[in-house]
Amino acid sequence: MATIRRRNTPLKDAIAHATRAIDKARELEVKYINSFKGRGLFAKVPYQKGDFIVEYRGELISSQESERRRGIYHSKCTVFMFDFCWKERMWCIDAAQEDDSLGRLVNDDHIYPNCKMKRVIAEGKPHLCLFALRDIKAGEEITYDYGGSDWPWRKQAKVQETASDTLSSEEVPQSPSPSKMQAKVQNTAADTLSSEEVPQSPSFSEMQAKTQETSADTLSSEEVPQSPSLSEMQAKTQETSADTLSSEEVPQSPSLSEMQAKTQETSADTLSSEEVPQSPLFSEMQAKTQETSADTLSSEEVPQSPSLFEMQAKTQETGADTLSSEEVPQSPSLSHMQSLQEAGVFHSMKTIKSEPLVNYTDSDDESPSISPDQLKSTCQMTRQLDLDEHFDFTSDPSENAHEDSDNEAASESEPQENVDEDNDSGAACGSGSQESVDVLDDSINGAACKSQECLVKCNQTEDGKATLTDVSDSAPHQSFMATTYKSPKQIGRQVFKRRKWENEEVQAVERHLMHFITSCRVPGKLEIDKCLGVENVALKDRDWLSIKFYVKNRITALKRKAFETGL
Ligand SMILES: C[S@@+](CC[C@H](N)C(=O)[O-])C[C@H]1O[C@@H](n2cnc3c(N)ncnc32)[C@H](O)[C@@H]1O
Repeated sequence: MATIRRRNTPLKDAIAHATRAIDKARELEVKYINSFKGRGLFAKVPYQKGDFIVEYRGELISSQESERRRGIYHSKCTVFMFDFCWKERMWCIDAAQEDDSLGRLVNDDHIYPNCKMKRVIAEGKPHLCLFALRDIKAGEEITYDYGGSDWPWRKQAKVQETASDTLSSEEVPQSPSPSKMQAKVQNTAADTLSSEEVPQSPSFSEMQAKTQETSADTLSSEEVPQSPSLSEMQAKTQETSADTLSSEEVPQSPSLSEMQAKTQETSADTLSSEEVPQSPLFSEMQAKTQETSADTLSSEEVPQSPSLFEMQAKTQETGADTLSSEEVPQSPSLSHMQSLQEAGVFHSMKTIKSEPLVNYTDSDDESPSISPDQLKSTCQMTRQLDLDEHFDFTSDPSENAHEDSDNEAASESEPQENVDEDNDSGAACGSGSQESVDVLDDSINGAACKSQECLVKCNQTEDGKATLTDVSDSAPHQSFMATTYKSPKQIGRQVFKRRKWENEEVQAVERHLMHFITSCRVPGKLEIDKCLGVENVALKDRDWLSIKFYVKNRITALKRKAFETGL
């Protein structure tokens, strides 16, 4: 394939696209992969390592607003929320709204991702952009590591693999599931070949691409269903198969069952644009949200109308922290150093990494230097992205680069922006390399808290009140709790063993108390009781003190992180 000199540095390219809110529509295409993964984004042209691929575009909102929306969104929407740190505060790109943008359709690959998310500052605002971690061939699926460790599809892929290894021939589906194939391919590659020897996991996406090419039903970005229903349906399918919802709980919309039937019929798992259901499941989603949260939110708090638009509009009306361009801190004048220190990124589940932040600048003579960034995600399944960089962005752009088809404007505008590849930022922000998920990662990503022992002493004070002393200083990332909190009279002095926080508990706490964490404030009993009242199902095994200490621990971890990174 002929190569054309790249006109811009990847950074300028990213900035040009981000500021104009455009994608490389001629270089990328959306394809429906299968009912498990839904859609995915595929390269139509080869990319070089370091190239800017696509922006994860959405609505920039504050962490408070993000938290609020998580409280009302269906979990299938919260997966589109990408929390990140910038200027020592948490922000979120909310891409729940189905639109034409391509970045929101990029799937997770935590084993062999070919891209990495970075924060790019353009015209004073942060953007999340994907850059190639390695050369990418035409036909490959674009992927990145969402971070975190317990995304349901990862488990499901494993389960499927295990199950199909152990099931009888009657039980084993005759054609292995894509996830299984993928897992197998990846395992084999990892076991037998070095990273130099094997292109990083293109095999499955190539297989997929091949299948899709031959079956002709590739969807162009224009053809992609405009509603979020597909991923929703897909998620629902997964939920259903995971037996988490009864048939009463999840109304099986005709489109879903049709799609399921269609999926089963279509062994190649490829659907034409007509075949891909266009159905709007937002109403269903919303219905589900309302069902599940009806006992937790008042009618004022939960929009009664079915659309996400309306939910969002409601959000904006109520105040809260959707940012207009004026509202977003304008920081173009910040010095490079400041930007460096202020960088940091998240996607919706928190994980933080501890590498120093390094910015790079957008100038021809200064190739962007990469530094550790951090991406994190909060929420149910929030992405914990790792915005830092270990790959070389500095490859000579003048050599062997393909043409960026949409770049014309890019070279003209040369904003002063930085690409923050960052990590840094502050305490709270950042993630680090995948390999070195640090304490903060665990703490922020409550769901990721492992099972280290961590004790909380419960002491009785003179006035009869109980106080808890965190003796887990060495592991501030560990959440801990008294399994059963007893009154001081009952216990006198007692030591409770920490119990691992379950995902749903973490999510419940975050839904109500995330702003305390991000602002490093420990909530009082009143606030915690409110949370407990609303989340009485998810938090049925927790008491207010355990929640208080959980929050406190998260704060400690953030502070520690800040200290460690010197920010
Ligand atoms: C940001 S969306 C990506 C686009 C999505 N596939 C779609 O069709 O809308 C994230 C959702 O994609 C699906 N997904 C992402 N990565 C996946 C993977 N590696 N395997 C299976 N499903 C995946 C999950 O359902 C997840 O909730």
